[in-house]
Amino acid sequence: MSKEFTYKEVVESTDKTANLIVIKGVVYNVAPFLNEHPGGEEVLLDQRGQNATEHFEDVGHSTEARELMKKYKVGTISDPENIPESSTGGSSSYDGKYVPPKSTDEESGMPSWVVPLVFGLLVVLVYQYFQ
Ligand code: HEM
Repeated sequence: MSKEFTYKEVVESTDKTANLIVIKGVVYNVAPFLNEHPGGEEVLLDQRGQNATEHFEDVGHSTEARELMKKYKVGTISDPENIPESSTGGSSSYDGKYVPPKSTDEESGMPSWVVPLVFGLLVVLVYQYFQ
């Protein structure tokens, strides 16, 4: 009973009996699994109608979990090019716990205390100049 969904269909799914999430281009209905999920129903509800690939991978789900999820597969995404990256990149739909990977490498050359230090020195110099 595999069906083709457009990503938009998943996002707009309002059926109360369905809780569709997308992981690696596959659509899962986790509604019957909410109470059984060892990670809690909250995270699954949070990901409702979204691409949960990165969050799913971040958790490092076991092979058992990956076997189990096949049971909840309801279809695939017919337009994978329309799938946004797993609620990263400043999406407001996530509650802010996630730190975008961008900030790790960037600006590593200049620690955050450099700017206030330079500013402080400048103030001291200007102060001395006027003495
Ligand atoms: C059909 C989809 C999913 C299935 C079948 C599934 C299944 C499982 C299973 C069996 C575990 C127990 C640990 C393990 O065996 O790895 C688990 C833990 C967990 N899952 Fe999922 N999961 C699914 C989707 C998700 C998604 C989308 C998220 C996050 C957005 C998530 C977050 C978690 C968390 C936070 C834990 C707890 C890890 C811990 O406490 O060590 N899961 N899941």
